[in-house]
Amino acid sequence: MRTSWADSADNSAIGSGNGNFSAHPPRGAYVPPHLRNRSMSSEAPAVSHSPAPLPVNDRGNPGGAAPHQGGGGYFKADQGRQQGYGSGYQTGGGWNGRGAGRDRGRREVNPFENDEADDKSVEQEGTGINFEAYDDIPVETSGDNVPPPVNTFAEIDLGEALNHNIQRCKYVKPTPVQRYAIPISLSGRDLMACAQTGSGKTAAFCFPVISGIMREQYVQRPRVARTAFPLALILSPTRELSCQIHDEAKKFSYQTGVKVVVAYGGAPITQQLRELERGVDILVATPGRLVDLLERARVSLQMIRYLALDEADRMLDMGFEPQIRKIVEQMDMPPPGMRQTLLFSATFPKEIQRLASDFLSNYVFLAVGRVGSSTDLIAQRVEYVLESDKRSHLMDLLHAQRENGICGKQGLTLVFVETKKGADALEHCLCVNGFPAASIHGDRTQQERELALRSFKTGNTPILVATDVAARGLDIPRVAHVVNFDLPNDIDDYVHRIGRTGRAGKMGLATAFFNESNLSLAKPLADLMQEANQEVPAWLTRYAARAAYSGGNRNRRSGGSRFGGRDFRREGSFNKSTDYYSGGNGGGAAGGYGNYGGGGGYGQGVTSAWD
Ligand SMILES: Nc1ncnc2c1ncn2[C@@H]1O[C@H](COP(=O)(O)OP(=O)(O)OP(=O)(O)O)[C@@H](O)[C@H]1O
Repeated sequence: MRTSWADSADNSAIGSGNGNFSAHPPRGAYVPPHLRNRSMSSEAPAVSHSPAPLPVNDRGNPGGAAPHQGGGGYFKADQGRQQGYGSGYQTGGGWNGRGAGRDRGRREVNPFENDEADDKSVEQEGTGINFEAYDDIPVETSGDNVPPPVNTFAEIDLGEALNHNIQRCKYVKPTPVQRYAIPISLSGRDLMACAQTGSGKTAAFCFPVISGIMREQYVQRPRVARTAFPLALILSPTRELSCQIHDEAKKFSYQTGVKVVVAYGGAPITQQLRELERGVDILVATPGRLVDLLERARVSLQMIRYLALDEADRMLDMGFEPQIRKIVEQMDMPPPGMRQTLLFSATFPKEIQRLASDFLSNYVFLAVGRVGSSTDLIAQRVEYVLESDKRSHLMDLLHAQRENGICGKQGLTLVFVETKKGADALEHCLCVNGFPAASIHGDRTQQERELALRSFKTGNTPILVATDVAARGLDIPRVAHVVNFDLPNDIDDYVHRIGRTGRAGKMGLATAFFNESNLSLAKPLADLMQEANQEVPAWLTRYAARAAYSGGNRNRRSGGSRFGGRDFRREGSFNKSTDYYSGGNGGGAAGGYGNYGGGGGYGQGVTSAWD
């Protein structure tokens, strides 16, 4: 039975290539059901590490493009580098003819259709990214032979179809993380990238993956009934974030022939299975649902060329690490060196970097700092509020906001609380007091979660009360105010929470309610605010001094830093003889960054229930 595009592809080359990664599984390794009772070596398809030439079939090349010629071929000739595949791209229908090869009869939905309507209906807040503010952004790269950054999308030959989609997204220039991360990824290197919230990391990992798959024409995939063989896997910690990445990736890959599918928990699996059967190149997933699909043998990872972990530090913390290890190390995914691995987050504690290095091979570490403090986009306020006064204080804020707006404009307000019960109670309290609010947390059904988010995004309920399930990654352009009703225990969680505002060049406001129960956060919070040139109240400085004196600060970011993380390899313990700091590759790396304090243990928030 022909069940998918992947299955329908000619598999004559299976096993005939260099298939050198897949000899036998290590002793005790998990063998997915569809591979049991088979000889691994005879079943393994030809997989070569990108950017080595990949198998092409004999159907010719409808786009007339020169096949990809190996490493270094991604830049245009005027970059003094080998001409890549540029002239061969065609828009519409896919340069590599992939679109015609599967999913026959299904018209590709135009993901930009709604954007045009939104442009007209939603008030445009600001002019988008203020790229001038990025000129003095601190950037550090470390690793061997780091490819240089680019200044424009035109310098990188991503392919015409993808370039067209970049224009449709109205991205005129790459953001700093994109300037560095895209050339590094296109050169085939593994990457650990740390860049501030809202700075365009999604595109930074999606563009090279999509472009790479466009280049890899006609990759032969095994023919195993009802098993999908994606070429790329993007994992994220929450269902909502996976959906958002899927939506973005669909836009970027429109009319490229690259097929993106999402799989996440809490939603009926049958629909997701049907999508997978229709063919998948890029699978965006939450870990729990992916493990389910792998155990049912409905997905195999043996063809994976690209693995991207968004919010990678969260994915490797104690809540998720076992699942991630199972997916990456104990199933049938090619090992590091045989796949390309891209890890992205706004924060990268050293102990997580150490864990993450198991998944990487000769990687580049990229740290893009916050923009110069005078142009920081998020105004941070901290107020001393007793537990018993929090509700009335919040309502006072909301009243004032209703009268005067936030920075003169009406926008959405996201309120973070610690517990699910607390979220329900606060939502109820706000609603009965005349403030239309919704809430989102892990005890809500997926349908309720999606409804709440939609109602918030459209402004029907301009207040969303949330637990940390909404802290990472969500890109909601009109969030003008983030209130930390309950502060988190971990300063990195604070960084991600406030990052829901002030995105992509827009201004935002973050207000935190602080009291005695937040003592451990006093010093890192005061440090963080100071670095961002925010006004630190004298009482907070006193609490910070007290916390430091009593040794109560177990937060990782105990030292100041304009980065959310710095390469742990630069701390003498890792390969002392190598100078990993390349510094001068045009990034304008500024001096004087404070030490990234190793600090105490990593926060133990168990979050695996998120997906
Ligand atoms: N080059 C660009 N030009 C203009 N806008 C961009 C560009 N790149 C990304 N954006 C927009 O910036 C916003 C933030 O991007 P994205 O969600 O990828 O940020 P992020 O770095 O992943 O944030 P977080 O750390 O919170 O997950 C999105 O609305 C995206 O469309």
